[in-house]
Amino acid sequence: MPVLKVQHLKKYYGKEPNVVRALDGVDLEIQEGEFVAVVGTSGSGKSTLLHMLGGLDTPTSGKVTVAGRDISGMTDEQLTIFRRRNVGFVFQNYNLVPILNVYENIVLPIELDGNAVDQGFVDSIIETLGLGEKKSSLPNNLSGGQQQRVAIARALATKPAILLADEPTGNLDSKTSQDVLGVLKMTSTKFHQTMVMITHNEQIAQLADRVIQIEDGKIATEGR
Ligand SMILES: Nc1ncnc2c1ncn2[C@@H]1O[C@H](COP(=O)(O)OP(=O)(O)OP(=O)(O)O)[C@@H](O)[C@H]1O
Repeated sequence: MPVLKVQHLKKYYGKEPNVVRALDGVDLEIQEGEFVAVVGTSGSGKSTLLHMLGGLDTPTSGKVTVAGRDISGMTDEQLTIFRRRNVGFVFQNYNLVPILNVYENIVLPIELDGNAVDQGFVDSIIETLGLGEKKSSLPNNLSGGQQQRVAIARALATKPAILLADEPTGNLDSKTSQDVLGVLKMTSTKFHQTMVMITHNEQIAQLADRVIQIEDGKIATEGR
């Protein structure tokens, strides 16, 4: 069963005659555990698609179903709760809380939702991501690659239905980028975590189970 299903998805901005068709009829299914890369030129609609998949914005028309739930018609309040429980986000700029240490950052979303921390699982993520020695460090004392590992750990810790990453290596040098991409791929396999990632990095094509190319708000090609 697909964990994510997109049907006839459209997102238009503005009004005629200046309407921007950011997404113009996207159909897509992603299976549980799949690692999907989204590529395309600037302005093609990649971020808009990711925002729709994660309930950060609502479509003009069409349907997005995540883990069996149609999120297209949800209110902002419903979407906030939905996101917290079902979606992990990794962005280019890490978004860590500077006054919390690594461990506190990782478990923050679990605690915000009032849930008990699955200690064994969180420890396994921390070890897998090579953060064992850094648990008590503050984000400012970590390298960019380490900070992004913390952001990935935080996104994995809630066991989200989908993990969405928007240019996760955009701020990193090429060696660190490769390292972080390797970590994403490895955790996707180890934790059977469904991931959708926007990237300009061509090496990702070799790592991903599937590469989706967006052009002018439509899927242009799809390849495995
Ligand atoms: N809030 C908005 N209001 C108006 N137009 C928008 C808005 N957000 C995006 N757009 C437009 O929608 C189109 C798709 O934008 P989107 O950010 O999804 O592209 P992208 O492929 O992610 O680009 P990039 O690689 O540069 O980040 C662009 O023409 C953009 O200008």
